[in-house]
Amino acid sequence: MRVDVITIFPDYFGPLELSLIGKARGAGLLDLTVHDLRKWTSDVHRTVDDTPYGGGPGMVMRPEPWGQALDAVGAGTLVVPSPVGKPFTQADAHELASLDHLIFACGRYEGIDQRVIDDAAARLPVREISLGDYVLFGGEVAVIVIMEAVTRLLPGVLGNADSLTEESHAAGLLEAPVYTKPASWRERDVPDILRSGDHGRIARWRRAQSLLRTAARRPDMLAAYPDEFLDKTDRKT
Ligand SMILES: COc1cccc(COC(=O)c2cn[nH]c2)c1
Repeated sequence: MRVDVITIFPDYFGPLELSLIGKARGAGLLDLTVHDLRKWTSDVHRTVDDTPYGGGPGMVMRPEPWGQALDAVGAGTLVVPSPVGKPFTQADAHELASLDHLIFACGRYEGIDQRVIDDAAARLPVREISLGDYVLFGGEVAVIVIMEAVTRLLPGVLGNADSLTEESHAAGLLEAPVYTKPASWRERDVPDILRSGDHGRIARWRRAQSLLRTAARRPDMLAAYPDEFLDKTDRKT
């Protein structure tokens, strides 16, 4: 997978070397290039923003540098983290992981001139993605989050592929609690069932824990849970 990131803070992406993403790059699974948006400015001050038409607080990112930057990185799916985007889900992560070329645009200030998005959408798939109902200073940290969610899904990146199927949001339920040694810690014991070796019962216990946890913390997920996995009596409306 080829990934281009366009930002006015390229140094934000140094840490990507350290994490799994560094390994993915080393394994040739990911070809990441970070571009400084100011490379496409032409004034002595390398200006990337200006005051908003229609008034209002803050500044807006100018279209010219973005237009040239997006022309330069070629054809790919443009991903713009934004407070006005579509909520990001694990399904979206899987979709992005299946693509050949991702282009991440890191917005700052009050946003990017809308014409940049509209112009790009005339020749590229564009996805405005929200990570949640809050506002960040800019898209850089959101890109790091999306990159991690996507990269770990690339074949060969995660050692244990099974963890992809077991994890939360994969099966539509939250994951059951996990335990490791020691069996007793600060007077708290690991549930006996997990040490029974009875893998059928363990699987049922984990399923029950997942359903209880999801019902308690994420009833929205349970409401979306396919009927086929619950018999009619289970669904208390
Ligand atoms: C595109 O223009 C802007 C402007 C300002 C900040 C950002 C970064 O995204 C977020 O703040 C965000 C993403 N999900 N939830 C919040 C983008």
